[in-house]
Amino acid sequence: MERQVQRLRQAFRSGRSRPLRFRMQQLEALKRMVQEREKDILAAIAADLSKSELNAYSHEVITILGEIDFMLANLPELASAKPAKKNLLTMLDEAYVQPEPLGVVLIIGAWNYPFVLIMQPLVGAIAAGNAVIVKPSELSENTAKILAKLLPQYLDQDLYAVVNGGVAETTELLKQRFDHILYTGNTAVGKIVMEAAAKHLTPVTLELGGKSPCYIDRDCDLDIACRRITWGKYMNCGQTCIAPDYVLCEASLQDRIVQKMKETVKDFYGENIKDSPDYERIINLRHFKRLQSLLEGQKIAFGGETDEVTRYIAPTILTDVDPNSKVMQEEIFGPILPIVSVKNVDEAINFINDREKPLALYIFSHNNKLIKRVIDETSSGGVTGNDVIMHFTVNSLPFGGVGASGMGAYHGKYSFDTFSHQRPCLLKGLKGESINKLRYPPNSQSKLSWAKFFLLKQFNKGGLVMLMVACLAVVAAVIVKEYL
Ligand SMILES: NC(=O)C1=CN([C@@H]2O[C@H](COP(=O)(O)OP(=O)(O)OC[C@H]3O[C@@H](n4cnc5c(N)ncnc54)[C@H](O)[C@@H]3O)[C@@H](O)[C@H]2O)C=CC1
Ligand SMILES: CCCCCCCCCC(=O)O
Repeated sequence: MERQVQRLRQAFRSGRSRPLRFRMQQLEALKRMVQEREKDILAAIAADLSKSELNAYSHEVITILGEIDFMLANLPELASAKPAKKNLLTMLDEAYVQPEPLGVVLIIGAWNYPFVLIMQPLVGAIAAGNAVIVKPSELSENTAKILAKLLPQYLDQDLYAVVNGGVAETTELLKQRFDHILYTGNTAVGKIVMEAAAKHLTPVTLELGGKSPCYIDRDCDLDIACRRITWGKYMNCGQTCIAPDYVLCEASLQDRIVQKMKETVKDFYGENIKDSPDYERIINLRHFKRLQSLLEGQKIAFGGETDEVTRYIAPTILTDVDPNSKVMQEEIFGPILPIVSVKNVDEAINFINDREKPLALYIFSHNNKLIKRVIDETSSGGVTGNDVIMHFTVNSLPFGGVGASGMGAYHGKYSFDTFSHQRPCLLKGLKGESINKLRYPPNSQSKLSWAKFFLLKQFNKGGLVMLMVACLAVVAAVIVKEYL
């Protein structure tokens, strides 16, 4: 492992990954890979998650093609130096922020969207000019294998590498020194990653999980709300980091919600859900058993059927759920939707604030003021009002968690920034030494007063014009003194 990281570091230090043309070529190669090897990629995702190839395309491939196109279109602007505002002392100098690559970065992905969770950060890391090691999840082994096979065929092999393996390999990898680590997965492992990173003072982006609440207001179109929630909850069999984890609503809405979701499930997946190509399975037996145990002692208003052999769990709704029960203590990450009743929106806000900050928050209401109020009085990684999941798809929005649901963000411009150092540059000339005397010893009260004036004084427009005139006079005086 050590030698592999060394090899990448050497390639990075050669400067090859920095020119914009090179980065664009690599991104174009990545796009070609996705287009030319689409069938293999879809087959791998489909095999890992018992997913139809159509769904594999719309859940994962579309996002990546969109992300690559975004970077190709915007990279010159993103990578360009941005002029910075100057103060009076630096008025004649050049001040700008130059994004620069960090070095060798590590991307660790999770199994639930195994292609997107590796490829989307990879696009950002390449765009920012880094060398990259990706470590796909061992639980989605087919996607891990196809990534290990295809990426070296399309990308520069000295700069970009795939490491496959489980806990042992990842532990070994984490001993190495990286310049940034982006990890997606559960919170417990997030802490392990952060601890390992701390040994090298490596900054981390942690894309974690949590229980994302969904508040349904009384003043709402329940048909539409239930259709959208049903889609987002049961997509990928509930194994989506930003799936609505549970519903909060007034008790009187519960039965109607159950009824409407039941009808929607039938519309989406037919009479026999097991035969639907749009309904996935649980990733492995451990998760299947964990989910089964969450049903114990609960009032199952809909669904609840399970089949261990195929790891099938039906779309399930639990009603009158006790907030202290097990299903409300951990992220569900499966097709089980508890409904917890609250008296009103105030109680819903308190309920959310009493718990860890979630990765996503959903609010359904006709009343925009109420939606804004819930946003203002709570905290979460992201929010979608009157829908679920969709903020993930807007790459002009940063995607990430807050508090226990993670730190840092990516997607689009935010990926580029995550994998860049914003380097402040101030370029001065070697003239103007008389003004610089202000900061050289010996210090004096009058020098301090001038320094305060130059650095702290704020001007309104009229004052600014006066000041410009004064400064021009000073500059003229300096020129006269130094050159004439
Ligand atoms: N915020 C986000 O964007 C996303 C968050 N998630 C969250 O991820 C969780 C599900 O993923 P997991 O089951 O954690 O996926 P996982 O089991 O695939 O683990 C994630 C990665 O961590 C590595 N890993 C596992 N144990 C490790 C250890 N002891 N030391 C070092 N590395 C280790 C794995 O090899 C894998 O690459 C959920 O909580 C979900 O909400 C999932 C997808 C997106
Ligand atoms: C159009 C729907 C696209 C949905 C993609 C959702 C990915 C969620 C992120 C995650 O769990 O890793």
